[in-house]
Amino acid sequence: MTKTKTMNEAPTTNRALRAWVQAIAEHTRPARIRWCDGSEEERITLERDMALSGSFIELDPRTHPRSFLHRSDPTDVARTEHLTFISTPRREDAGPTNHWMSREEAQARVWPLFAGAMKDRTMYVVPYLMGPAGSPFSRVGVELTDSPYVALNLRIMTRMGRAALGHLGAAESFVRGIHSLGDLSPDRRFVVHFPETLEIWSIGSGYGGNALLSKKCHALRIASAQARAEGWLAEHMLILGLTSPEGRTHYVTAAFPSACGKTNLAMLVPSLPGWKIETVGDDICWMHPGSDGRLWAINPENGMFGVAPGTSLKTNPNAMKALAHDVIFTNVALRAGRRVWWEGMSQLDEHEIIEDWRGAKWTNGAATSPAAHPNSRFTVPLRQCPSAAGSFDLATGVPISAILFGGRRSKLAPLVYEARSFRHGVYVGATMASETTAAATGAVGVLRNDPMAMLPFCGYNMGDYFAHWMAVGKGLSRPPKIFHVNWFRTGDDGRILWPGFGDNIRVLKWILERVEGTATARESAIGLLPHERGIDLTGMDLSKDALFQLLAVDSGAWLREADGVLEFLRKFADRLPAALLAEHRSLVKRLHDSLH
Ligand SMILES: Nc1nc2c(ncn2[C@@H]2O[C@H](COP(=O)(O)OP(=O)(O)OP(=O)(O)O)[C@@H](O)[C@H]2O)c(=O)[nH]1
Ligand SMILES: O=C([O-])CC(=O)C(=O)O
Ligand SMILES: [Mn+2]
Repeated sequence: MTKTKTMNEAPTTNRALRAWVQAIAEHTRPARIRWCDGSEEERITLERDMALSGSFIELDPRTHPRSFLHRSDPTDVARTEHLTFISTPRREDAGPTNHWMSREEAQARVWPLFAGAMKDRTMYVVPYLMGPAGSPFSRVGVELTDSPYVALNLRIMTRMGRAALGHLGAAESFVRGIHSLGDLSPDRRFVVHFPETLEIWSIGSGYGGNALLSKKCHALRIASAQARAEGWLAEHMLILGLTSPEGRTHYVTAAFPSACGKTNLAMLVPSLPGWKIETVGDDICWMHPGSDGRLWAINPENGMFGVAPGTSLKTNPNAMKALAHDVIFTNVALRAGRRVWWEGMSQLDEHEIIEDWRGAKWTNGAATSPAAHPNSRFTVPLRQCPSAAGSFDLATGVPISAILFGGRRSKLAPLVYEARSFRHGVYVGATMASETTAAATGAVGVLRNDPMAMLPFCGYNMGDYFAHWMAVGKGLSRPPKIFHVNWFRTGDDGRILWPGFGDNIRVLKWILERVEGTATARESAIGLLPHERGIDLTGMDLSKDALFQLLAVDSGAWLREADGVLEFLRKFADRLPAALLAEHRSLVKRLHDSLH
C-alpha cells in the first residue's frame, strides 16, 4: 500500500481534528491530503486542476470572469431521498418520515464502501464555519472529501478554511463529515447521519445536498437535532428584510420546499415603488429565542446554490447580477463562445446549436428534452447579490416579525392567509403540502405532505419536531405572526393565476401591515384573509375574477383535504402533540360551520 502524502502543513494544532483526519485517511487511503485554508492561491490551484482533468469547463472570461461549468454524472443530478438515512440508536427516534439505519448496519454496509475509496485521489480537509464569524450561534464542521468540486463549492457556500479553524480553536466538538465519490454508482450511494455523534457519511454522489455536507446534512439534519436539545430551530427558510416606503423594516422568514421559490423571494425586486428588500439568506435559517421574547435568525451559509432554470433578468434580476462573475455552474447548457444558457433565461434562435447539460448537441427547434437539467444550479457568494446587505454577517442575527409557510399548490391554498395564533401557525406549517420538483430524484408534480418544508431534512422524529415548535412558541413573549402563501394556484385553464416574482411584494406589503396592525383581515374557516382591496394592485393588470379565485376558500375541498391531513398526522401516533390535534379539530369544526 502506498503511503499518503500530506501536501501542506495542517493549519491547525487541534489534536482531535488531526487525529480524526489521520484515522479516516488510514481507512480511505488517499494518495494525498490537502488541508484547505480558503486562500486565493488554493482556489486558483483547485480550479486549474479541475480544468486540466476536464471536470471544469472554463467560461468566456469576458462574459463570465472566473466562472466554470461542471457536468455531473448523468445518474447523479439531484438529492436521493430514498438513499438518505438517519441513524439513531432507536428507530422510533428517527420517526416515520425518515429512513432509518442502525449503526451496526451502517458499519456493515456503508463503512466498507469507504475502504480504499480515495485511492489515487486527493483527500481535501475542508473546515467550514456555519454562521457569521464571532456569533455565539455559529458552528463548525469539517468535511473530508475526495471531490475538488465539493471543496470549491464549500469555499463559496460557507466561511471556509482559516475562519472556521479560528472559531474551532482546540475544541473537540465539531460536525465530522466524510464524503467520497466512491464509484458514483447509485447502487452504492448512501447519505447517513448520526445526530448523536455529529457524524455524516456520504458516498457515491457528487451532487448538491448529497455531497455539500454543510448544507442539508449539517445545517438542517444534524442541526435540527442539536436545536431541539438546545432550545432553538434549524429551518429550511429564507430570511429577508422588508422596508416600507416610510422606512420601517421588518425581517421575515419563509419555508418553501426545494425549488418552490425561496431564492427568488429572498431577493425580489419589488414592483411597488418605494419598497426595499434585503437578502439575509436564501435557503437555511437558524433561529434562537432572544432575551427580548422574539426569535432572532442567522443565515448559517455564505453563498447560494440556486436553481438555474427560470432565472432571468425579468424574473430575478438580482440573481442574474450576482452571476456576473465568480460562479460555478452545474449542469446548465453551453452556447458557442463558452457562455451558459438555461430554459427561461433568454430567447434562443430556433436553429442555434448549443450543448445540453450532458454535452450533446442541442437545438431549440428539434428539442425533445430541456437543454439545462431542470435541477441545474449556480453556486455564488451571497455578497455578490445586489440585495445582500451587511445584516447577513451580523453576529446577533435579525429579529423575526413574520414566518411564511408555502408550497406549490395548483389548487386549494389561497394566495395568502394568516394563522389565528402561533399555535395555529404551527398547525398550518405541519400540515402543509406541495407538489414535488426536480430538486430530488423521483416523480415531479406529485402532491405530498411536506411539513415546514422539512420532510427530507428533519434529523429526528417529526412528531417531536412539532412538539418542539410548540414549546419554542410558548417561550416567546413576542412571537412572529405566521402566514401561508401560494404563488402557484391555477385557474380553470390550468395557467398560474398570480404573476409572482416582483409582484409578491404586494403580498409582503399586506403581511407587513398585519404585523404592524394597520391592515384589516376577514375571518374564514382556515384563517385570516385580506379583503379584496387589502392586496395593493396598483399598476398591475390582474382581473377581478383572478383575484377572487386567488382568495377563494372552498370549505368542501378543505374538508376533503382535512381527511388526508388527519391520516398524515396519525402516522406520528403518541409523538404527535395534543395541541396539533386540537387545532385540527377546531379547523374541521370551523369548516363545517362555514357550510351552514
Ligand atoms: N410562477 C412562479 N414561479 C416561481 C416564483 N418564484 C420562483 N419560481 C420558480 O420556481 C423555481 C424554483 O425557485 P427557487 O427560488 O430557486 O426555489 P428554492 O425554494 O430556492 O429552491 P431550493 O434551492 O431547491 O431550495 C424557479 O424555476 C423559479 O423561476 C413565483 O413567484 N412564481
Ligand atoms: O440540497 C440541494 O441539493 C439543493 C437544495 O437547496 C434543496 O434541494 O433544497
Ligand atoms: Mn433548499
